Amino acid sequence: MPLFRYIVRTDLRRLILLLTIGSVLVTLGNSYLAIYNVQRQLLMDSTLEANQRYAAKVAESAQMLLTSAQHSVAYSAELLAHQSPSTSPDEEVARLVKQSEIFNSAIVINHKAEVVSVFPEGTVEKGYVIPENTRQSFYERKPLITSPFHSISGNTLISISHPIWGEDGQYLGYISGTIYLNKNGSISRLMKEHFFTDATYLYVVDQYGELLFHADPKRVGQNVSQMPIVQQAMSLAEGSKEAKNSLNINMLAGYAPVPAANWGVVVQRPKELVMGALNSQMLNVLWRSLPIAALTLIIIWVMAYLISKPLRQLARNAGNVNDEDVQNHIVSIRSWYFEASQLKIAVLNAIGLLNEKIHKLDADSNTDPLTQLYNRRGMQRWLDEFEAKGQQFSVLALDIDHFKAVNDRFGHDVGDRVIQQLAALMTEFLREQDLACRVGGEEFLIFLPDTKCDRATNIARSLCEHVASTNMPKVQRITVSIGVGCIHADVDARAIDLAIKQADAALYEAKNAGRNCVRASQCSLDS
Ligand SMILES: Nc1nc2c(ncn2[C@@H]2O[C@H](COP(=O)(O)OP(=O)(O)OP(=O)(O)O)[C@@H](O)[C@H]2O)c(=O)[nH]1
Repeated sequence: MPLFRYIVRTDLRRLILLLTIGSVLVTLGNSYLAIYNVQRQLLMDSTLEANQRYAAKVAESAQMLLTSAQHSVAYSAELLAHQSPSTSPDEEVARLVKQSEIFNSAIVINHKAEVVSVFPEGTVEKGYVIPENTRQSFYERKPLITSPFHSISGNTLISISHPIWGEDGQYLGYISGTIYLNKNGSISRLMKEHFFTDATYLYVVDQYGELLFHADPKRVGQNVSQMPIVQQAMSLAEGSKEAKNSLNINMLAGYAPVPAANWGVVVQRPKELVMGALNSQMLNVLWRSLPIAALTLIIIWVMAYLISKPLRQLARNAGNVNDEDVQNHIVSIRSWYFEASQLKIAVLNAIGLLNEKIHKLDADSNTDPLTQLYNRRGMQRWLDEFEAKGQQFSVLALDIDHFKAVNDRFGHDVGDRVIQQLAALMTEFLREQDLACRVGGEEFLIFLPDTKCDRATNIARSLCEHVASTNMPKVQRITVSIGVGCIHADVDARAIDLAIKQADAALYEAKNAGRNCVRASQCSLDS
């Protein structure tokens, strides 16, 4: 849950980062997967094809070797059949072995299955009757490449034989050349030429699935016909296939036939090795793409920062509308794209309107609606400021004489207009720094900053005369009485209160003195 909340409550920059980095990673991952799959298929196909080609090449070489061996044996059989005086069986078997370098030994068997000649000598005695299990060539009486068998001398070998027919068509026996499979025979030599440096290896099976050649010589002669890939090779077809070997390891195998002997050549490579190469390739791709990926992520981070910055600043400032500098802060925000710029304008407008409203409300709450002079609340703010600044001042308490009579005679509306007119007159008459406040129905307090008592009394007299000489709507003339109070020492709340009370007291005196006159306070804080 905390992680979920963190994601949901995250800011714009994190959201942009999450979104873009997520997209980049998904795209990258997908690309890697696609590349991996394509490469894997390519690598497998090319390995299968390469192994098939190798198998075909080796099979072709074996085919050539066996064909050549069959020709050699057929030629010798021809010579022996014609009983050429210059050709004895002993010489012929020796020639067959020495000349072609294909055979390890050669032997001539007569029609009684007795050894007539053998080379190298001593392998078997002349006159020796070959055992039943090695009489395939003897009985079949046709050119033959035998299956592997064990000779009496303990070798695993194949025999390539050709029958010898007399001129009258009589069967005289056969001549055969043998090739050892488990020793340094011509087949082994041929196969070893195709050894691989890696774990790829080849083997040759005959039509019964018996191993004729294998990288591990001990396995020669083993029957592996149950293996699926061997069964393919035994079918004398050419192709490739993914299959398990005898150790249950997955192999990519290619196979091809040797038609002359019904053999199959199989070349195979462990799949794991191929995939290992692919994995290191993919790792390489990953390493090489890392700098660009890192650069992309940094660019995304910077862009996310730049995109979210103006909005973040706007949001932060929008939460601080009470801050005096908030508008300046918002103006300084670099809104470099359309949406941010529109939002900035909207926020500025909204804050402007809000301030306007607040100012209006503030002014309304401090102003008397009839006269637009300060009311008691507005006056108090100024007095607090005077106190804070230690501002010296004199104060005039002003009251309209016999105002009740005005109301009674002309009505309340006219009374209101008289009050308004008097306020306008006072504002016009007073200096800019002076402060006029309406503190009661027809009572006013006027504050004269930096004005001594004498000067204030003179100003009050002038004002009194000015009012008395001014025409008022309907009423024509009114008079006012004014009391003057002053501050004589330090300005504090008590001194201010006392000055106002002095002015009130002086006003009372003025009223008692017959009105339309000014009285200054006789007492002071010092006295
Ligand atoms: N038209 C109008 N009359 C007001 C207003 N506020 C107070 N008054 C009236 O002002 C009159 C004040 O009368 P008083 O305070 O008795 O004294 P006065 O008649 O002015 O006589 P002195 O002050 O003694 O000269 C009352 O009749 C109030 O009704 C106002 O806002 N408008």
